[in-house]
Amino acid sequence: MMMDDVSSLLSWFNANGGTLDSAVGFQVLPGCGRGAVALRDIPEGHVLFKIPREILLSTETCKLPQLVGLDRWKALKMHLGWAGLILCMMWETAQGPSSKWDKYLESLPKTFDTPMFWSDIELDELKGTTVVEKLGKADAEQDFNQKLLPLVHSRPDIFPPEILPVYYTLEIYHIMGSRILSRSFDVEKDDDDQAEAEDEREERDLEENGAPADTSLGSAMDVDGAQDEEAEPHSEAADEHSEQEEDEESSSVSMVPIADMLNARYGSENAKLFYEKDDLRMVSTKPIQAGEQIWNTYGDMPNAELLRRYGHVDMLPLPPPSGDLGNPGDVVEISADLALEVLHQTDQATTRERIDWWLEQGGDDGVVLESDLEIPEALIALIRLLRLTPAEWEKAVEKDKVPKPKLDAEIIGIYPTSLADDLALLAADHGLSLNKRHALIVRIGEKRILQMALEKIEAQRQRNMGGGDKKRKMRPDEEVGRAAKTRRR
Ligand SMILES: C[S@@+](CC[C@H](N)C(=O)[O-])C[C@H]1O[C@@H](n2cnc3c(N)ncnc32)[C@H](O)[C@@H]1O
Repeated sequence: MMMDDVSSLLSWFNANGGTLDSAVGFQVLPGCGRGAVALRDIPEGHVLFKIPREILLSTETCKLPQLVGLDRWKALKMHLGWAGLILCMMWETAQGPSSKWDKYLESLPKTFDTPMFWSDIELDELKGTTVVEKLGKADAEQDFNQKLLPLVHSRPDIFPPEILPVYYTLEIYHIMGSRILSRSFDVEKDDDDQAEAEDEREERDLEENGAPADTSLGSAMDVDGAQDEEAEPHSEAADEHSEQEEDEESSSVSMVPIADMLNARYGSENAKLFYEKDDLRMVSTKPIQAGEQIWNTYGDMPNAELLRRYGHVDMLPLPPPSGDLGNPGDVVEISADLALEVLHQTDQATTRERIDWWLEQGGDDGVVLESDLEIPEALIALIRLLRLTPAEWEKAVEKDKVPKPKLDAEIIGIYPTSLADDLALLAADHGLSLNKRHALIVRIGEKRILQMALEKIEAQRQRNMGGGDKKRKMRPDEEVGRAAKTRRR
């Protein structure tokens, strides 16, 4: 069934001017769904396939916005965020075989393993991570009700009322949103100014890197923008409110047939999408041996982000000394609010004042711990700020000076289970459901980083103590740090 989809998709692709190199094949790959493989050895810099710009599906190529009228489209803010593209995809689907993208849309997944579709009980398994708060389900629902439905109901000539329950439901809105989240690209517009800017940039890139610029900057298949992406994650509706609105207008979130058939794994990228004036090209960025999978990159994201956007997690051998399996790109996000909770701040007004001051000074409302275990300066500064006595606080504001860093054991308590419990559960694997297993792997990755960070700090503290005043009495907060290793929740 799945591969039937691919053969009719490929016939459609060829019929619409796409070209696929004979070295590239598509297969169902264990645990990855469909993916591309090298049928023979492929050298670096080889064009694997070319996609004409006309078959990209976006609000630029779909006729719907013009049909509705661009003024009305914009008045309803359909040009911002993903609501416009979602409606285009719904409308094209409703056109059936008369849509240019009929075969493409038919080939796209209708079910997802992403937490957007999990039950509340399953979502509980992600407690402690930031996955659930980033889902944006309520925002998406609001867009559906406030942007899409008013438009659809006001134009029965374009959206016949009798087919609304078939093609224009909230459930389908979420499915289209998930297709965009896991498969779209940000493709720059092909107008003259843009083309000029592209030419200039291409020249620069050629000079600097010996290669043209890649186009996979954004939505699902992100490369260079990975860091920015993390800071401003895409969700079905979050884009609506993001500061990227202007960027989203100058580039166009597009569904790119065939390019979206490539899977990705941490550090495995061997192909990338590049743009030319008339087409997009998937090009090998490394030699690929016959039989090897052709991997794009999604930006080497942490498992929490992979799960939220794509519904899978990466499990690779971690660098020494760990040696366990996990995702080397994992991070732990610690919000300022969480710091408040775990630091047992009782005087909320004082705390709020300090956080506001922190934000005024240009501080972020959260920090990210990475697997290199470097404790971020921002975390150190923030925690110290929150722990100051009123007198120290006054002094700090006056002198702009903060005390020593301390990441204490309480933070790991945000997860309902211990790392040891989770590792045992995963090892036993007594019929774990896919979602539960994925949640477990996300939690383990984050807790492993926290645990190792705590151990590192503890070791540092021991060293500091060993150096001088060995008999110095520990402060209460240091006692908590010591308890970290045995703490179980
Ligand atoms: C851009 S599509 C790639 C093509 C997709 N496998 C298909 O069958 O159409 C992204 C989706 O592929 C799957 N995927 C990609 N990389 C994966 C990996 N390393 N492990 C498991 N699934 C993966 C996930 O379901 C993800 O949402």
